[in-house]
Amino acid sequence: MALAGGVRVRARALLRAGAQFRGPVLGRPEPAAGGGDGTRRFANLRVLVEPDPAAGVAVMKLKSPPVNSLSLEFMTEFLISLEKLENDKAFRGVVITSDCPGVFSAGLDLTELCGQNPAHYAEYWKAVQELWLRLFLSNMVLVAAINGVCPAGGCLMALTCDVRVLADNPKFVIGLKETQLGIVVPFWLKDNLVNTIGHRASEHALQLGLLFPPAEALQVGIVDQVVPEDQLQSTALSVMARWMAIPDHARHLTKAMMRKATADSLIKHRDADIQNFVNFISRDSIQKTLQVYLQKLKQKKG
Ligand SMILES: CCCCC/C=C\C/C=C\CCC/C=C/C(=O)SCCNC(=O)CCNC(=O)[C@H](O)C(C)(C)COP(=O)(O)OP(=O)(O)OC[C@H]1O[C@@H](n2cnc3c(N)ncnc32)[C@H](O)[C@@H]1OP(=O)(O)O
Repeated sequence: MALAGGVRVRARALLRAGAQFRGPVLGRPEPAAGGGDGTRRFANLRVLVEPDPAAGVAVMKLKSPPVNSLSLEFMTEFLISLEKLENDKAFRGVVITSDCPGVFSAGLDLTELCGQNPAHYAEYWKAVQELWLRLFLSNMVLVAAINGVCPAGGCLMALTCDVRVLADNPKFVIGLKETQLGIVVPFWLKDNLVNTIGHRASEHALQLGLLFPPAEALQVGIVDQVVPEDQLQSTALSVMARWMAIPDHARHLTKAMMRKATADSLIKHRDADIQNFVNFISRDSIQKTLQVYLQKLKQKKG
């Protein structure tokens, strides 16, 4: 699946601004530091990719501090890196994890949703849709190694993966807390959750805006495994090895068959979903709520 129009334009703009990228220009992997070991580590500003071509696996580390919020730049860079791996036959699986201590992702970047114009909100929401579609429909095996708090849009990313492994730390909660913020999750994210934990559990989780700590997350099935923090990466890689043992063609056709209807319902109603979001986020009352919420987040430290 290729990048959608708006995101592709932004991706091109990012690539044109090649000076922004630390390390190699994307598409031209460089040898890892120390070199000569056959690995092709590459990075853009906000995503670090550690490839292991011999295993057919890459680890993507989200590194957009402080909290890996889903800014337009972050989502664009993430999708460029993902596409690069998808286009390289050496890679069949990706582990997604965070490089920001204690936070997998704080979800939507609220500064993108505050005080901007409708065209910006439309571009932003299109990028969120694109992120979800690209991950949800990826041919590769995706394993989320969740090493931090994972609310809302962070949970959106994790839910697209084939497997979720969560580090056992009571602070590392995961879930869709949107109703607690006075917002409703989009239907396609609701469908993704229902496919994962079932209808009844989703009703509770979504209406109450539940954030599950590890034991409860495992019990409800929003994650597949909970492991000690120091075993997260090794567990994710061994889960990956099991999935990689299945012939790719059969596995990804099966994945597509399982996920097609859910993805299609967004693809068919994409523009209406964007319009809905723009109307919602542009309301004065929502803008005020957002400002107050952002202010509270900032004051937390003081
Ligand atoms: C309130 C209205 C919401 C409006 C959304 C509207 C429509 C959306 C409709 C449907 C979408 C559904 C799908 C997804 C929804 C979302 O993702 S909404 C975002 C939900 N996320 C959150 O509420 C998380 C908020 N953040 C936190 O709770 C904490 O930051 C933390 C992730 C637990 C980490 O805590 P800690 O390590 O203590 O870090 P700080 O709180 O000190 O934060 C550090 C700085 O980062 C800024 N920040 C935090 N989260 C965000 C964010 N999501 N977007 C932008 N910026 C964020 C925070 O303000 C700090 O900034 P300063 O260093 O003070 O400048």
